[in-house]
Formats: sequence, C-alpha cells, structure tokens
Amino acid sequence: MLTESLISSGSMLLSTLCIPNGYAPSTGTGLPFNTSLCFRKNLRNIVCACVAPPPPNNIGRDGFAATKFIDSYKAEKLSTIGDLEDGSDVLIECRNVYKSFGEKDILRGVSFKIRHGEAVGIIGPSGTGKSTILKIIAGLLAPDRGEVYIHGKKRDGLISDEGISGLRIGLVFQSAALFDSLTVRENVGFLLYENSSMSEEQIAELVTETLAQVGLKGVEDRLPSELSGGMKKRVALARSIIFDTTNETIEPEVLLYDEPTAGLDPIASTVVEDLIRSVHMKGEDALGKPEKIASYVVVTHQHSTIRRAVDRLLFLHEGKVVWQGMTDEFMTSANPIVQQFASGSLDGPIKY
Ligand SMILES: Nc1ncnc2c1ncn2[C@@H]1O[C@H](COP(=O)(O)OP(=O)(O)OP(=O)(O)O)[C@@H](O)[C@H]1O
Repeated sequence: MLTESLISSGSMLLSTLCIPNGYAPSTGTGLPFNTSLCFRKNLRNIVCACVAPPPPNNIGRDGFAATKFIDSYKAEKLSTIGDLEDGSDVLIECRNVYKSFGEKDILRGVSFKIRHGEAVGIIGPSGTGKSTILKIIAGLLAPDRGEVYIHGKKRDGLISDEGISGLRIGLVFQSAALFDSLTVRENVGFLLYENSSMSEEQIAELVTETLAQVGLKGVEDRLPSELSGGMKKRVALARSIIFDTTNETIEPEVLLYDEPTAGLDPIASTVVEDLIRSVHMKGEDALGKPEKIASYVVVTHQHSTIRRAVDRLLFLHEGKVVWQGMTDEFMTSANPIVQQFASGSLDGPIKY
C-alpha cells in the first residue's frame, strides 16, 4: 500500500495505485509503487485534434524565439489545433521549478510546456535532474518552488491532487518495474483488474492485443524473470498503453519514458523507439481524426532515440533548460553546450 505521505487524499488515486501486499515492483528508483498513474475524476475532453506534433511556443533556436516558424504554423494549423495564444493545447507546463535534495540544488528554475500531440525529448548530462523533472510531472515528487500545471490546473501537491483530471499520465521507469511475482498478463492488465469493470476474459483478450501491439506474442503466462531486458521494456510499454475499452471516455494521455532504450542493443533500441512512436498516433475515428492523441516525453542519452522517437528537445544543464529546439537542429546547433554534448567531447563548458 502506498504511504500516507505520497497519497494524502483522493480515493480514486489510492485505488489506482494500491499495490497488494507482496507485489512491490522493483522500480530501481526508490519509488515503491506502480508506474501508470490514471486520473479519472471530473473528466474533461480535449477538443483539438492534431496529428503532427505542433510546434511549441518560443521554440529556441539557440535561445532565439522561432517566430517565423510559429507564424507560418499559425496560418496553417490554427483552425485545427485550437488557439496557441490562449494555451489551450498545453497539457503540461513547468514554470520556474526548483528542487533540491539535501544540500544539492538539482533543478534551479526549469520552465517548459508540453503541448498536445508533441513528442519531446529531455537530454542533458548525467545527474542534471532529468528523471527528477519526470517524477515531478508525474506527481511523484513535489517541487520546492515553482509551479506545475496539468491541463491548465495548478498542481499543489502530489498525485493525490483533487481536480487534476481528464489527463492520464503514465511513467515508464528506466527499469521496467514489473511485479516479479505476477505473470506478464497480470502485470499488463494490473490496473484493469484493479479498477475496471471488465471481465477477466475481456482483460485477457485486451492484454493479448496490447502485447501484440508491442510485438510480443505468447508470453502472457511467463514471469518477468523469464524475459529478456528488451522484452521487459516492451511489457512495461504495453502496461502503460492499455486502456479500459468499456469506458466511453477516452482520456488524452501523456506518457513519460525514463531512458526507455538504456541497456538495449541497437536493434532492440530501434524496436522500442519505433514502438514509442507507433503506439501514440494510432487509430482513427469516423471522421478520420486520431482517436487517442498523446504527447510523450522521453528522457534519453541515446542518439538513435533522439533521432527516431522525438521531434523536439529540451536540454537540461545545471538545473535549467539551456537550449531547446527541433531534433534536426541539435546536431547543427552553434550552442557550445549542445555541440559538446552532441560530439561527446571532453572540451567545452560541461565539466565532469
Ligand atoms: N530521492 C533522492 N534523494 C536524494 N538525491 C536524489 C534523489 N533523487 C535524485 N537525487 C539526486 O539528484 C540528482 C539528479 O538525479 P536525476 O536522476 O534526476 O538525474 P538524471 O539527469 O536523470 O541523471 P542520469 O542521466 O544519470 O539518469 C542526482 O545527483 C541524484 O543522485
């Protein structure tokens, strides 16, 4: 069961995150709980429907606002994605977020927005606070200062906040964080067994379908210990994308991936990178619009993941976003911090 300090209120969240005795997953993060966090109260739908990742406000080209891009984008897309000016397509915003651990100041004024439909990567040197910012977005850690807005609503505490709803946020940990004593089927269907009114047969069928989506077949009855590292990551991915199909409201979803390809060989990395892309843009409704448009954020060190799985990058260094831009700008940036990181050089402003 989750500790009181993490879940102070919000019965829905309590039941969502309740972990039966003996099922504690190994998160590798010191966090004693499951990875998918669902917010189901007071549902509100997002009305905009864009397939292509919309450009962010104030995309920095080495610090300069990309006004030209935004202007041309506005002319082309405003009719379909809603008003960029009023921020209605912003799902998550971190505003001047600070976080320290003891004497260590990790985040020192981090600000950015994640818009509807975006695929965003967070990169930066080790220990710079990338995982910390994901945990703050997911509501697993509270910032010391600054604000986090989920769907336009300020989050005052942790995941238990009442009134933050209509947005499903999943965090896929660096380690797959599966429950060792549960089968793959039970791991993937965990939240549905716990929270939905679906029958066991329906869940089993959906689990099989979802596993097929991530390229796994016939592994439902295996235990995590019987899977390779890459397979475990795919099972974790399946768990994060499974939805209650009997629930009429499809919530927009933001998935947060913490180093999803760490420790994988290049081909397994490609498989996971392509999966991350594919599971988010699938499905069309009767009007041909995407059924479930998700945004996602990937923390990664891998160049292949940057190239294949994300469109926009935030570069975190010394507790701040020091650069942001589109992925194709990353390799050509004149910013010395970015250049050093992209080339892996020992010479430059980043000191180890
Ligand atoms: N719960 C915690 N208690 C104390 N220190 C912590 C805690 N969580 C993170 N830290 C410290 O904060 C710093 C940032 O950690 P974080 O995992 O966010 O970095 P990162 O940028 O994701 O690193 P990496 O790229 O190596 O995974 C590290 O020095 C880490 O040891």
